[in-house]
Amino acid sequence: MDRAEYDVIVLGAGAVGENVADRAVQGGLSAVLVESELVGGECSYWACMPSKALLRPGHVLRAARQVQGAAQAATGDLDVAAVLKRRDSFTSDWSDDGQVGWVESAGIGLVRGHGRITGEKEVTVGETVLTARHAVVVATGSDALVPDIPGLRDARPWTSREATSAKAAPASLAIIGGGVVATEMATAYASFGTAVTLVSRSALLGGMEPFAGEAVAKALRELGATVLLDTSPTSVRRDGDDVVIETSAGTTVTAAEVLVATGRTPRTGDIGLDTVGLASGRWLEVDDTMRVPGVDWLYAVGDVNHRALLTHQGKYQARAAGDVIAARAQGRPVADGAWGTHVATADHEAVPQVTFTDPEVASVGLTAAAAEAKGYEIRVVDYEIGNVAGASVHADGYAGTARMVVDEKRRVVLGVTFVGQDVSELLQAATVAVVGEVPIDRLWHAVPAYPTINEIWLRLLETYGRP
Ligand SMILES: Cc1cc2nc3c(=O)[nH]c(=O)nc-3n(C[C@H](O)[C@H](O)[C@H](O)COP(=O)(O)OP(=O)(O)OC[C@H]3O[C@@H](n4cnc5c(N)ncnc54)[C@H](O)[C@@H]3O)c2cc1C
Ligand SMILES: NC(=O)c1ccc[n+]([C@@H]2O[C@H](COP(=O)([O-])OP(=O)(O)OC[C@H]3O[C@@H](n4cnc5c(N)ncnc54)[C@H](O)[C@@H]3O)[C@@H](O)[C@H]2O)c1
Repeated sequence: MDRAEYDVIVLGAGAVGENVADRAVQGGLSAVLVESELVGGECSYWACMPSKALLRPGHVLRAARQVQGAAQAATGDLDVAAVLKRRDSFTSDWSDDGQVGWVESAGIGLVRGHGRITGEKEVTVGETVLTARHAVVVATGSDALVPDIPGLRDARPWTSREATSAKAAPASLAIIGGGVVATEMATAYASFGTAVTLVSRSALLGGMEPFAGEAVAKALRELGATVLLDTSPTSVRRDGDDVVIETSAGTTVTAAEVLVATGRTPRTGDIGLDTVGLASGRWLEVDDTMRVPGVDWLYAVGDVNHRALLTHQGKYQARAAGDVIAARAQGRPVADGAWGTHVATADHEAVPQVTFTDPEVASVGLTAAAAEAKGYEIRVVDYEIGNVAGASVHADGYAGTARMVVDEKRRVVLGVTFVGQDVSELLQAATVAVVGEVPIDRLWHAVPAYPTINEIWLRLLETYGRP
């Protein structure tokens, strides 16, 4: 057995694990990453980056077609082979050499292999036993969840991994699920000319403002996809080259491939959690400094703690965790009050997210329903983005909706949702307003430039009323 000792051991070198290790090293500690697949994790190779690369060309082509003058020039279809080739450049052809180089340059150690906690502050990777002087951080992420639908597993379904790394677009694709992965991949593949059938047991994009899912369903149908709502698959089987799905509506969907996009499951099944008295296969509960209650040297960061399954939010948690581990190790003060350096307060009510469908859905904070459920006294302000001068110049017949949810007691913004073309770039202003708890009366002094789509802020304020 080889032995090595570090201040911090990070299990999982996804974007989140990399950031914990980096902050710990910048805080004066030594750190090692343990990685069983590719350094960079899901986001780099099978999630954020390849999926956005698959989506972008369709967005650009449709945007051109929505502007008279440019539309006349944008007459062809997507070159799918070129789209896939560009996608491959973002995944570095599934090589992690570049990220390994960064790990080395950041002064972080790397051990390849499957790591398991084997005792107090101890992780074993094959023949190597690593000991942590201060902390072990679990950043092992999540896997696609394949639900217990009869026949589904045997039908060799695609998960998000196959959908984002496909070498060709299938002639037809059935998609089970109505969340973010389902709607983004339906948009991408419908843009490629694949006959997409999306089977969702509820409305699309549950948990977001209802008008978001409605707009995305409408747009997917206009792209040529079949969208079956309130429909559950009851069985799935392979029949020759096809997959056949029977549904609760009594209908049958036949396609060349089936993509399962029904959420995630934590990668905690085989990481030795039982050795510290924790249940395997469950999401890891943490406090706001990302520490696991009851085990003062164990932290869980990113997807695996189930607070917000998003790369940017996991990296935010990682900055807090890496810094707090260093502070605790060195006996420095810990800022763990709300909005302190060492906590991820924004996870609770200020998470930004963009769904890169067409129209895009950009949201931060609480929806109207979530705010009401939490007992806030709210006022909801809606405005059609197409009525903003900047939007009408941006695209002919621009269609989109904005909603601002205001806490009437404090007169601050609790949540904002934008649905429309290119609204993702409007989101950071909304995030600043929510996180900063900027009073509505002060927002009147944040003047949006004319004629940009940002003038939606002025329209929302006018609809709310002058102070
Ligand atoms: C299709 C898709 C698109 C997405 N798009 C976006 C997006 O646009 N924006 C966004 O913010 N989020 C997006 N997400 C979510 C995002 O991918 C995740 O939130 C993010 O990857 C989580 O990072 P992580 O570091 O926690 O986990 P991961 O990226 O999963 O990294 C965990 C790492 O740990 C390793 N590992 C696991 N167990 C062990 C072990 N026992 N020993 C050693 N190593 C181990 C794994 O190999 C992996 O490299 C998307 C997700 C999907 C599925
Ligand atoms: N752009 C982005 O930021 C982005 C993109 C993709 C994924 N993600 C993240 O990845 C995570 C996973 O995405 P996802 O789309 O897989 O999950 P999700 O939670 O967004 O959606 C899951 C969908 O599957 C359905 N479902 C669940 N169990 C089912 C069952 N047994 N039968 C039929 N339908 C079922 C749900 O009703 C829902 O529509 C999300 O939390 C998301 O935040 C983010």
